[in-house]
Amino acid sequence: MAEIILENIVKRFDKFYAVDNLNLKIDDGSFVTLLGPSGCGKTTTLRMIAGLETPTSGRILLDGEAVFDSEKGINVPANKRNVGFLFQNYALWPNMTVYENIAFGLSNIKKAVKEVDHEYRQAAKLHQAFSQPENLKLIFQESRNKDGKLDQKKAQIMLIDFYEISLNDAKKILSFNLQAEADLSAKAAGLAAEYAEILNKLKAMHKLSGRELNEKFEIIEQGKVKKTVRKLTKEEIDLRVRAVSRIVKIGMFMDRYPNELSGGQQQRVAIARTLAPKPSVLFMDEPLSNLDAKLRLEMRSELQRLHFETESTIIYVTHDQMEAMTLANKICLMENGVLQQYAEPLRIYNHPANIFVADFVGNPSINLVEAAGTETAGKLTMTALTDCKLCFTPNDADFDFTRNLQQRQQIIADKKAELQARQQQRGYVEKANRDRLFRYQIAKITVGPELKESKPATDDDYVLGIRPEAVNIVSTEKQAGTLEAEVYSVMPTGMETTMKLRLGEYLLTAVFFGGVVYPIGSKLYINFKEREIKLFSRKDGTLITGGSLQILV
Ligand SMILES: Nc1ncnc2c1ncn2[C@@H]1O[C@H](COP(=O)(O)OP(=O)(O)OP(=O)(O)O)[C@@H](O)[C@H]1O
Repeated sequence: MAEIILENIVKRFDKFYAVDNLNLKIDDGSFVTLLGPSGCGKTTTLRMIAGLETPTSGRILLDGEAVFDSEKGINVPANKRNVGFLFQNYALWPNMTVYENIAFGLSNIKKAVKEVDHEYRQAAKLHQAFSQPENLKLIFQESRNKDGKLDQKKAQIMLIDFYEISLNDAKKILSFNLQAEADLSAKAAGLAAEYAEILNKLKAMHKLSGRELNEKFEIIEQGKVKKTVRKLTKEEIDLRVRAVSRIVKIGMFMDRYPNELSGGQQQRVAIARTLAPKPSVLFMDEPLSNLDAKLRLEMRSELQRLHFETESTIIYVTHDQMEAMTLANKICLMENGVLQQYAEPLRIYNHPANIFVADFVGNPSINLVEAAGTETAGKLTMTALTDCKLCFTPNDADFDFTRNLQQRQQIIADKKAELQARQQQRGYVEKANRDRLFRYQIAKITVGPELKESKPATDDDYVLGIRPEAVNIVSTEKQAGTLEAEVYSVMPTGMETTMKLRLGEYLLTAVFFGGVVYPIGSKLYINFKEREIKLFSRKDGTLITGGSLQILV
């Protein structure tokens, strides 16, 4: 587990800024997705944190320690950062079994190992198993083949997974041949008593030498867990392999070779292999992109469980916004090397920082409608969608448009000053890939280039962001406070229906729950869900506030 801090990270390839002055704090144990269109700098960011790419300048801290500092000349290599990788093209070794694939990397690791009393651990696990004869009976029952004989392999795997033990421990349990006993419970009770005695003896020995064991059977000496720098033993490797395999549910495939597994199973082996050395940070670069849609969904949910169970910090690169939304605690959305927003998925969806973010996140995409408006008494009277008169009321009754404009102007001025200061610094290189205002698409029925010369936007020019689910179909009859729309296309998927509605030359997308199919060409009357409309500045593209949109005419 680790906290990661990026300070003013720049990665330049000559004059091209792949990552431009990125500042980010990734909390310990969080799951952060790096999201953005192709070429926005996601992979480069991930590789810099991992130590696979050297930033041009800036500082990276891993758990409070600088692993990269351009000023101090610090650059800790990837293999010293205790990080794990899982890339799109995970290559399993074809000549090794699943078990060997996962265990391979563990045999050469030499680091501080928490000392466990394995004799005690095994005795405790056996004591636990023999104290629960009902569970043993069930496991034996489940492991019998058609002729009623015990399938030793199956029983071993079930014991390993159920009691979280090693293969050796499972073999030991099976060596008592309890399944053949007429009175399994009585025999198990006798064994439980024997192991209770062994445990008492071991405990007494520890006490004599001034030691204790914690609940994980780790040895406590002078109030601290005893650690030794050494390689892992065979038993420890086995326990690790079994533990990670349990998480990704591949315990039953241990003896197979990669070519005997499905794509999803191979993927899970790759995940287990990455997890086995217990990296404090796990980097994943589009790890699910090779899988079919159904499997992707399944693996997504497994990755979420995996994060929950391992509590490691996960940084995950994807250009799939659904993946980013569903997996992450926080999304870092980038464009042209520049951070656009870093926030929780629902915050990004409900409070997009700017038009780019609003447009990038959400499927179907948000409707963007240009509007011109003037303020009276905290409300905006607007004209949009050719000649519709609308009124925008901010959700916050105290919202002050003038103050907001000043704040936005200040932010722009501060950014400009910051850039100018950077430009004054020695060695500054002019950015070739210039940042431009995001050119959003207004959905219209006419296709082809916009012929009308658009005037530069003023402070009275806005863009309304209307999520498809914020479009209400009110009725098929004209009603006050609604807009007339014509059904342009209807796409029912069963659970929900997506419709394109034509309003003059504009098209609005609407999504609603259920499968009512309106005939194409029919007239509908719509309004907009209260409090769900986003108001953006057309001049600088930033979010001004959220509010409600009332239809006046
Ligand atoms: N070695 C290099 N030399 C020059 N430009 C590079 C180099 N490596 C990356 N870039 C450029 O840096 C930008 C960011 O690349 P990066 O791989 O981080 O993008 P990405 O967001 O991960 O994209 P994708 O989703 O397509 O993988 C791209 O425009 C890329 O062309």
